Amino acid sequence: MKKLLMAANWKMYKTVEEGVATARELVSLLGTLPQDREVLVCPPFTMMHSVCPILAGNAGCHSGAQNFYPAAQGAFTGEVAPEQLLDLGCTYALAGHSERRHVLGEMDELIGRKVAFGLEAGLKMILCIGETSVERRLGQIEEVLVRQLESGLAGVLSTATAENLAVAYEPVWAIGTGDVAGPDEILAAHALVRSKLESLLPSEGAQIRILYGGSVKPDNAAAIIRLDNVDGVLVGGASLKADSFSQIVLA
Ligand SMILES: O=C(CO)COP(=O)(O)O
Repeated sequence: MKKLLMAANWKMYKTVEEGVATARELVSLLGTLPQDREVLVCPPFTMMHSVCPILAGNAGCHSGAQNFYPAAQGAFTGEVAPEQLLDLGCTYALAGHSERRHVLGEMDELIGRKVAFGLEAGLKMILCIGETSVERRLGQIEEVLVRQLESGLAGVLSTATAENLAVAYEPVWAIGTGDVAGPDEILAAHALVRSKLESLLPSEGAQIRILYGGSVKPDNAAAIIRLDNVDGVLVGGASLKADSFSQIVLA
């Protein structure tokens, strides 16, 4: 059975003390997870040493990195390697998040290298993709999503499985805006991603989880996860409070 992946991205928020308190409250609110879902929390690096063990202590809860550099080790000032993340008990990582693409200037080629290197190192990867509002207005949704999928997955076509890869569709215009994509918009984008995954990865594409992200809240999560080809959510703002994220997880 494909489990829903209910993921939190804490971005650049919280002190260690706040992160620990939120993680503790979250596992206590969640208790035993329903059989059909898994939880992932991606905290800032600064608190992973304290937060990862709290999540690992609850069955079905995992921790992930928001970013890493695709090299084993070396002179990469300010960067973090997959081995260093695995060492903390972190099992997942994001690549290609909209803020890394549009604020930090990451290009498709680097994102593809991260997906390939992360998988090779033993991390489970979540490739984030999504169009901007301008690209949507210009009718370029398909072109953008296909390009981001093809380049993001170029190095993993023989190694990616439904176990070690997920894709998050996060339309840039819906992130942090309260402007959640409508059901028809989500259905259309996820169907497109599914069909592209099936053609790129014929044996695994149907099973790879596709998450939706962008203004997911406790009051819209249930309707979103019921849509075809939606296998979970990636939540920013509403994941910062244990109470609201636990309502989303259990929606
Ligand atoms: O970027 C996101 C998750 O990665 C979504 O953020 P919001 O849920 O705050 O819109």
